[in-house]
Amino acid sequence: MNNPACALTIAGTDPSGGAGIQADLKTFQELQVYGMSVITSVVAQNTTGVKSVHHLPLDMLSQQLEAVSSDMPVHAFKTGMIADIGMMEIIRDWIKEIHVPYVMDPVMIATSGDALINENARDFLREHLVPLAALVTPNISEAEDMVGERIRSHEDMKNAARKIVHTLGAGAALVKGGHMEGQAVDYLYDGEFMYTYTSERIETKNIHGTGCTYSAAITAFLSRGMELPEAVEKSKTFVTAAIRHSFSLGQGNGPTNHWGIRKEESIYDFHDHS
Ligand SMILES: Nc1ncnc2c1ncn2[C@@H]1O[C@H](COP(=O)(O)OP(=O)(O)O)[C@@H](O)[C@H]1O
Ligand SMILES: Cc1ncc(COP(=O)(O)O)c(N)n1
Repeated sequence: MNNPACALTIAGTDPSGGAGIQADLKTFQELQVYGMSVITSVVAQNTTGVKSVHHLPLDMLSQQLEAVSSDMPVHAFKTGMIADIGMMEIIRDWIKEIHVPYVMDPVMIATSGDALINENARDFLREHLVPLAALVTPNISEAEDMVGERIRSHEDMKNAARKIVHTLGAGAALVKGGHMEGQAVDYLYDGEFMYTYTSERIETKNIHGTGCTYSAAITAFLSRGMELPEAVEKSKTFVTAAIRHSFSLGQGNGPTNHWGIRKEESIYDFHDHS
């Protein structure tokens, strides 16, 4: 068998298995790329919310990054929860040495409403990490935070995507409409074209980990060499199925189903791209 595409996630943990590193690795596995992970923070959380957070010492973060990249190929990587400026500086310096697609999920607040990033780290993220990203994937409130404007309409979403690219310097922006009314519409802007991805809205409270799963799927497809618009299209199909077949596990917002897509075979033509 040929060596697989290799994808890395740099993120926080979720011991209940729905979000964070755990969601990312499940997604990589489901999409048949070799998954690797560097942990930023250990988070005691479940479907009802975050109980406590332990940030790993900075030299432990550096050593994990070094252990992976001194030994393994990385064909694409994503970042999720990066809680503070110290961690961001280390990750920024590491990114500057590695020239493969970088997908940033600018994780700020969990579905439960708990903050996952220090207030003062948001500016650093915007100024120093966004310009290094091939793609940034904010939800509505994260996009509002990034561009400093309220988002009330689809036109506002598209304008925010343009601003994240032209003003903040990202390669592309995917503004996600999961928290808007009506159909679940996401806009991808790559500096030239505006792409629209639409799915029906699924009536469920089980949306723990949707953003993590979506950005991990995009990273997986990019690691296989797929172009960005197609990687997002396939990932949208993947995350929609994961929400449609999500589990009512736990007492809060249940997790998405990482193999839900197997019930809706269409996505598996991705095998042709490897
Ligand atoms: N109830 C839903 N039905 C269908 N798609 C949804 C639903 N909620 C979110 N999505 C989709 O899931 C993905 C994650 O979006 P969103 O929920 O906005 O991000 P986050 O998880 O970061 O808050 C997007 O493609 C969004 O359109
Ligand atoms: C460690 C970690 N990272 C990210 C999220 C966001 O999850 P969601 O995708 O539900 O917004 C989370 N709850 N925990």
